[in-house]
Amino acid sequence: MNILAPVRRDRVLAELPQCLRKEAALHVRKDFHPRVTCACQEHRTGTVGFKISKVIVVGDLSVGKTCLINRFCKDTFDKNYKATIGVDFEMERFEVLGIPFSLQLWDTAGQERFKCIASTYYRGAQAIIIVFNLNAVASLEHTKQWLADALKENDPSNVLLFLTPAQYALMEKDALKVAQEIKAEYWAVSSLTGENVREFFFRVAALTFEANVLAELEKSGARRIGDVVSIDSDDSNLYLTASKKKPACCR
Ligand SMILES: Nc1nc2c(ncn2[C@@H]2O[C@H](COP(=O)(O)OP(=O)(O)OP(=O)(O)O)[C@@H](O)[C@H]2O)c(=O)[nH]1
Repeated sequence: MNILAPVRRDRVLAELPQCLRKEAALHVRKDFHPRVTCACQEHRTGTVGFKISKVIVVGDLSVGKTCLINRFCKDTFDKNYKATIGVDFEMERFEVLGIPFSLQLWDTAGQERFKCIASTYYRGAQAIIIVFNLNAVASLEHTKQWLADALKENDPSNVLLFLTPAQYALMEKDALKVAQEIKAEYWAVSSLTGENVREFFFRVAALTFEANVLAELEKSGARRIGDVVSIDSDDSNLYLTASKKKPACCR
């Protein structure tokens, strides 16, 4: 029995969504990694289609975390502030290169008194979205602390980072600098108008999917006895690959 809702037609990704700013991007490749494309074509993505990947959204109070998630998942915007108490989450189902892929988007509380509840949900994140408000200088300064707290519960080499001002204003230069320092991909979005919100979450889904498929290939490759395992460097990412005979598209 399939208990998951079917993938909505507007959640289908046939191509890799591009980054917003090349100077602060996780990678700038035009297409998915060739091994990922090849694995999807051959339906060699293992458990990726059945897994649910966790994405946590952190940042100061009232910077717009809930609004960002609600704009993408429900296409709504509420101008009245209601503090998140502890955590909340939304499920989003995608289809990436023909493979189903699910993201669980965790909205966490920014208020100090709820932070200890929220932080117990940080573990197991595959992507971290740090939201700040371009109108509030302190919220940008606090991004590094939010990152440090989130990384205490996660393996830093295994998470994708995104830095997102939820409201347009000044200070973009400073924000880009911080994104580069913490190696996060920068996305300016507006939950009020919806600008870049869909593009942003598609990019999060695509890069998380790509990382999952590569990890799955690495696992199955490493399991095969006799395979020669080598390290490939591709842009800023390292991929562990088994160098056994592969179809041309996988090389
Ligand atoms: N103009 C504008 N206002 C926004 C935007 N995003 C959020 N807001 C406003 O900012 C306030 C806080 O938004 P929330 O999404 O509730 O903030 P939060 O980060 O989830 O807050 P906590 O739950 O306390 O951590 C609300 O009054 C929103 O209407 C935006 O893109 N533009």
